[in-house]
Amino acid sequence: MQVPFRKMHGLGNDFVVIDAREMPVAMTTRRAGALADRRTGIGCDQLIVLEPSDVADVRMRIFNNDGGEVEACGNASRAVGLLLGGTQAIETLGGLIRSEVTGEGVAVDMGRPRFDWQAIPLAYAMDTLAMPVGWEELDQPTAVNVGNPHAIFFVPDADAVDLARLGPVIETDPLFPERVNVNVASVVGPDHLKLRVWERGAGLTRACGTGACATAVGAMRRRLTGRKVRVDLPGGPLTIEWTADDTILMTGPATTSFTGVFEDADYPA
Ligand SMILES: N[C@H](CCC[C@H](N)C(=O)O)C(=O)O
Repeated sequence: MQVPFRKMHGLGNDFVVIDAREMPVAMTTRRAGALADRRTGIGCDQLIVLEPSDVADVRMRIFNNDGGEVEACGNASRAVGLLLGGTQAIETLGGLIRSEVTGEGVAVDMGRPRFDWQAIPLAYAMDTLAMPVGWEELDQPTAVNVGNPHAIFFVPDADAVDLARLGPVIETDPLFPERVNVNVASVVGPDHLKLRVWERGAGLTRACGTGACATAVGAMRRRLTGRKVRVDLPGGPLTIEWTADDTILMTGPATTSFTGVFEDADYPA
């Protein structure tokens, strides 16, 4: 069976989007990993499958490059919001989010952040505002769950961190039973952050929407910034606001690169 897909990205964090609302497409770790492979598949950081939802306009399933299904993907939420247009309620494993196409791109209400150690999750009880742990020069992270788990390290110069080496070590540390997305951020000003991300299941990406949300909230909790910030990622900027009713509003671009089809028989489920 031929399966249509749309190749999209949010600031260079790229996706293969399959709209399976009319035509079910079985998705497994094996098939997702094969489709995401940048040499033998279509290639992407995350594979997105849209399905009917009983509780929202659409259900968005998110599979990392390694094939693992996860709870949230901020950049892909904007891509799906652009694809479907207008305002959408989107069901994810991490909860219900809402997108709206605006003049500035796509705004997504990513829901409420969680800070308790069991919500991150961590393997044992710990203060998540400044965790008493470290990996070489990266220490005292803050941890935030924005549907998915994030550890955030504030450093003098995010570009100076060897994230390709330290990222996978921290991602897979037993302190994080679900693994973790690793964020290194620098404070440029009271409304401006610089961020690089080693993503769980995907590695270094050009942008991470949930990472920008988690890092912004972490900075606000530590009183490093105000409640609305610009976050500069390698692929470009996002605007993040932690609103008065405790939800996180992310605004930024989403782009279609091309459309295509693949033969499902070429990618066994
Ligand atoms: N790697 C993330 C999922 C994708 C997040 C990122 N692409 C975003 O835009 O939020 C995780 O395993 O939780």
